[in-house]
Amino acid sequence: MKHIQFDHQKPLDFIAIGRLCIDLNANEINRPMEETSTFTKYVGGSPANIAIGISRLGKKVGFVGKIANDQMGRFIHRYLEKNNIDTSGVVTDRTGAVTGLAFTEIKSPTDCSILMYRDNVADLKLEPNEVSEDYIKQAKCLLISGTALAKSPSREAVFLALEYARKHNVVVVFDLDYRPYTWTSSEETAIYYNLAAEKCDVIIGTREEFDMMEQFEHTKKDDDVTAGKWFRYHAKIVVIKHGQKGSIAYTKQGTKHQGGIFPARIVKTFGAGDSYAAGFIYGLMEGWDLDQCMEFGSAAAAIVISSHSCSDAMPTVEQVTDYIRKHR
Ligand SMILES: Nc1ncnc2c1ncn2[C@@H]1O[C@H](COP(=O)(O)OP(=O)(O)O)[C@@H](O)[C@H]1O
Ligand SMILES: O=C(O)C[C@@H](O)[C@H](O)C(=O)COP(=O)(O)O
Repeated sequence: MKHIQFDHQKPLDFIAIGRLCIDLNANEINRPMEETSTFTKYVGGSPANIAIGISRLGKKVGFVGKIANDQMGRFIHRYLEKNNIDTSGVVTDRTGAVTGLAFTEIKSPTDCSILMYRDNVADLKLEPNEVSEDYIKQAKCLLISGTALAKSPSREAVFLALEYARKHNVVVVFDLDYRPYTWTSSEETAIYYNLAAEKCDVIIGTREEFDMMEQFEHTKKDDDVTAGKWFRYHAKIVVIKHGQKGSIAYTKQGTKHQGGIFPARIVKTFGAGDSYAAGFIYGLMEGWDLDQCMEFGSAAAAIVISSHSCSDAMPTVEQVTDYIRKHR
């Protein structure tokens, strides 16, 4: 049964909108950051990671975002191009804004945290007039990620992209990607997240992220209840992620799918969600059933958490297929 329909006439498979940042991942792992002196630089930012993941899987991908007018911005731009991502929707800031940095601390394979530097970041300066309707309408699928809603003008730019996508039959996927440090209050966060989610076809988030969105509701924090709510709006698929307990996907038609996990030699836990999203969305675009999409996403996640980076470790179709064959 097809749960979601992509318009296969469109020339671009996938566009992500939102942040293009830098990850600085600790080289000396299994210790606190105070004792780490060297880091490796990678392109980062959840939507960037997902776009890179989907491009590695062979899809035609573009990006809409804003980079700083400096060495970091140029590094990101080159990396996207090297990964066959169309950068015609990527604009350069002219106000002196900087690139967001995420320093990652890897205390143990399961105890990881991220220290973000996000003052005056270029990604949140994307203006509505820098989002092209002609560009958005060329894509089969648009990914928005919650962090881009944290501040104006990026917030309005994303809502406009959403409007264009809806107008031109572009499937919209919302990866909740809730990063509290970017927001001023959790109430403000919930209000904008709910407004955006009402317009999306596919919603992917962790249980904790959905809990944040449901803070004004007096319903039980329960996966069935959460999914049911979004099917009363525009959603056709809702995916709720539960870390190492796997994930659960619901469809508007009433089916419910339990996703497991693959064994991993975990280096760090971050990157799981982004690689899972890349694999899952790829599967949807291939027209697979949801169990297969979830299996593919989980295997991609196991590969990425077994590696040092997020973006650079995004696997190819062959790598994921091999992983599934070896570990099923
Ligand atoms: N410890 C783990 N071992 C294997 N797979 C994992 C592990 N943690 C997460 N995953 C995979 O990654 C997916 C997303 O992880 P999760 O932690 O829920 O998302 P996020 O990184 O966004 O918080 C899970 O559904 C699972 O398939
Ligand atoms: O999203 C960011 O700004 C940082 C990411 O690049 C980072 O590596 C990460 O946290 C990945 O997030 P996850 O996939 O949700 O674990």
